This record gives sequence, structure tokens and C-alpha cells, in this order.
Amino acid sequence: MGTVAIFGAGVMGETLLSGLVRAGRSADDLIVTDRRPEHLAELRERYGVRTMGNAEAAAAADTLVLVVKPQDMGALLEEISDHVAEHNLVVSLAAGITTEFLESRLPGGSSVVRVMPNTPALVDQGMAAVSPGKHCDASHLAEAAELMRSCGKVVEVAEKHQDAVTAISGSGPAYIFYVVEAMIEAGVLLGLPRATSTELVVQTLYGAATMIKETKQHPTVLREQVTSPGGTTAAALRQLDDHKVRAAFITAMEAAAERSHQLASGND
Ligand SMILES: NC(=O)C1=CN([C@@H]2O[C@H](COP(=O)(O)OP(=O)(O)OC[C@H]3O[C@@H](n4cnc5c(N)ncnc54)[C@H](O)[C@@H]3O)[C@@H](O)[C@H]2O)C=CC1
Ligand SMILES: O=C(O)[C@@H]1CCC=N1
Repeated sequence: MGTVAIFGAGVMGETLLSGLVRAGRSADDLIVTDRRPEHLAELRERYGVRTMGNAEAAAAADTLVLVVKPQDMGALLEEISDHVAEHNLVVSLAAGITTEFLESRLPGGSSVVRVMPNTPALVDQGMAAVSPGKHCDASHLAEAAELMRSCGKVVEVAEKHQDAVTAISGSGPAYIFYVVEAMIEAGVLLGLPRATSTELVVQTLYGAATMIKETKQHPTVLREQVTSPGGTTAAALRQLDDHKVRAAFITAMEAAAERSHQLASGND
């Protein structure tokens, strides 16, 4: 994989950077760029990586990982395009940005992979989906997958599914945190100390996620096991159904996928 340059060290860029360092990649092989010089100074201090300007980083790297906001991607590509060579692999982690968008702004024949990661990569539990561009061969795709495997799981999907992936696993951690917040507040409302409520909710989430993963039972079966006839769970689930929470989740994810699709056309 040679030298990897990460362009844009915000939440997701730094998450990937920390994953690569934890996975044992030498800091000598890592370059980081960002618009905020003070943040680059922190990253040099924290990880021992090299930092430089975008054009210089593009010229020095073998693999270029683009982690700026979709709205900033056009400007970044303009800065680096002249420095991208045939042997380079360009990996984009940006929501909505298509391989076609990237290829049309990079030198002809550039190898591009589109990736949708998520923030649990920070604790090596990431979920990333990769899709090859039109000049990519199997080794390019394998290289992008290896990059993301340093901090979690990787699946390959057809690019037409990337808006759906973005809506489900890309944004997904936020929906779960939202549910967790609501459950903690409910515990507090019912009189539990906040710390106790938080511990109950977090362990319940962890336990439920582990059950889904390890028992391989359908979530419906697992939910039915909790729901005693005439009991407490049935009373709660009836409220969730009455408030159309399942439908709200579905329309929320439709909205996220639609937004991902809009970002492809550079909409702010
Ligand atoms: N935060 C998340 O959970 C996820 C984010 N993504 C994608 O990752 C990308 C970055 O998102 P975040 O990290 O959340 O945003 P962020 O705002 O935290 O980070 C973006 C970084 O890019 C830097 N930047 C902007 N223009 C630049 C340029 N021309 N050259 C170098 N650096 C530049 C900014 O200074 C900032 O540090 C987005 O495209 C987003 O769609 C994908 C999946 C999950
Ligand atoms: O909210 C966003 O646009 C980014 C992409 C997926 C998660 N965060």
C-alpha cells in the first residue's frame, strides 16, 4: 500500500488515521492534510505523522484517501488532480460523491474506490462498504478493503447501493445514539439516578447487539422472547406502534438516502 495520505482530518479522517496507527502502520508511511494548521500540529504530536499541503501530499503518496465534506470535494480535487499519477489509488469516504464525479476531475484512467465508513471504526468496530470505479482492478479494491479492515468490517456493494448504505450504516450510529439518549432520559424521568440509567441502557444495548450477532436468530424472534403475554414489553411496544416509530425509522432512512443522492450533484 506504500504511503497513505489522508486529506481532511476531521471526525472521520482522524478516526481512520487512528485505526491505521493501531493496526501497526508506521507513522512514517502516513501523511495528513487539513485546512486547520493548529489541528495538524496536534496530529503530528499525537501520532508522529507527517503533515503537508494537499498538492505536496498528493505527489508524495501512493494511496490518497479523501475525507473532506462532499461540498469541499470539488475544490480538493482541483488542488490535487495535477499531482495524481497512474500508479496512485484514490479512495473517497465522502457521502454521495460518485466514482464518476471523482474520475471526471482526476487524470484519465485514475483508479478510484468509493467507500462508506462509520464512526465505530474509532473502536475497531467500523462497518465500511466499498465500490470500485471503472478503472479499478481487483487489487485496487482489495487494497481499499484492507485499508478499512484496519478498523472494522468491510463489504463490497454495487455503487448504486451506496446511498442506501450511507442511510443505514454510515448514519446508523447516530440513530442508535438517539435511541440511547431517549431511553436514558426515560430512566431519569422514572426516578433512576442518571449514572444508573446510563449503565442499564448501555449494557442492554451491548447485550442485545451481541445476542443478534451471536444467536443468529431473527430480531423478531428475539423481541418476541422478551414480550410476555399481557406484560410490560407489550405495553411499551404498543405505544411505539401507536406513535408510528417503525414507520418513522423507515422514512428517516429514506430521507438520508435521498440526501446522499442530492450530495452527488454538489447541493449544499
Ligand atoms: N462523520 C461521520 O460519521 C462520517 C463521515 N463520512 C464522510 O466523511 C467526510 C468528512 O466528514 P467529517 O469527518 O464528519 O467532517 P469534518 O468536518 O469533521 O472533517 C472534514 C475535515 O476536512 C478538512 N478540509 C476541508 N477542506 C479541505 C481541503 N480542501 N483540504 C484538506 N482538508 C480540508 C476540514 O478542515 C475538516 O477537518 C464527509 O465527506 C462525510 O460524508 C462518511 C461516513 C461517516
Ligand atoms: O451525516 C453525514 O452526511 C455523514 C455521512 C454518513 C454519516 N455522516
